[in-house]
Amino acid sequence: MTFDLFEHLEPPDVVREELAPGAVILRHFVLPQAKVILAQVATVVGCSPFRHMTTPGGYGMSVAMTNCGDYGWVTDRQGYRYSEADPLTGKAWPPIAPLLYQLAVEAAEQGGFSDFQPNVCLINRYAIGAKMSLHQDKDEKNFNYPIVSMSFGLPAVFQFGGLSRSDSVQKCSLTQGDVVVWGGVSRLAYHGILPVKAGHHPDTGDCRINLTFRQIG
Ligand SMILES: O=C(O)CCC(=O)C(=O)O
Ligand SMILES: [Fe+2]
Repeated sequence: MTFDLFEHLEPPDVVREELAPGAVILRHFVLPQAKVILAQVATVVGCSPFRHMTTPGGYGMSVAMTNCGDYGWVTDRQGYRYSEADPLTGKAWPPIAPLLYQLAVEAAEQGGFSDFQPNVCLINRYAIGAKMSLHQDKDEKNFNYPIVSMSFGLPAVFQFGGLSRSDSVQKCSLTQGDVVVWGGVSRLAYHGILPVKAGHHPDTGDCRINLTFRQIG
């Protein structure tokens, strides 16, 4: 049987794990499309390569990043922001492929958020040892829209906490095809990724790839 790439998996193939009000893990949601999505990431990277950005404080990030969409998330000594042009190429970011867009919209719907029209897809590449410290996604103008996050390649431990940095965190392993959706009262929840452990994945080699979709305004 051939799988229609534009169809999403339904339960029991997708397993829902409620993290908090407004926050859910949809296990395996994009597993059937993983290889195609990774090929689409490679196309984006051909136009807008992965790069290690610098935080406003002057630190190099361990995660390499690029974007597709109308805007891309960037950071440098001037601060965190969304930019219409890729500062590396001076050109617009590549577009979000229709398949990615539709899967992000459907994941948001499954998470309880309709009318999500993402215009940013931040692509994160974690080499072994790379991490993302606890943070809130708060550079968007409108917090009514959720964050939709897709994971591929090496597994990683996702930390999901509360609205204060000091709140306790849940730790969940994310593997290829898992999608996390958070919004509503959880939209500004602290979250992060622990250092990625050494390993090999047949589709990504020695790294983890994460895509986060946002609607910034
Ligand atoms: O890599 C992940 O799963 C999370 C990424 C993230 O939190 C972000 O890009 O803001
Ligand atoms: Fe984040």
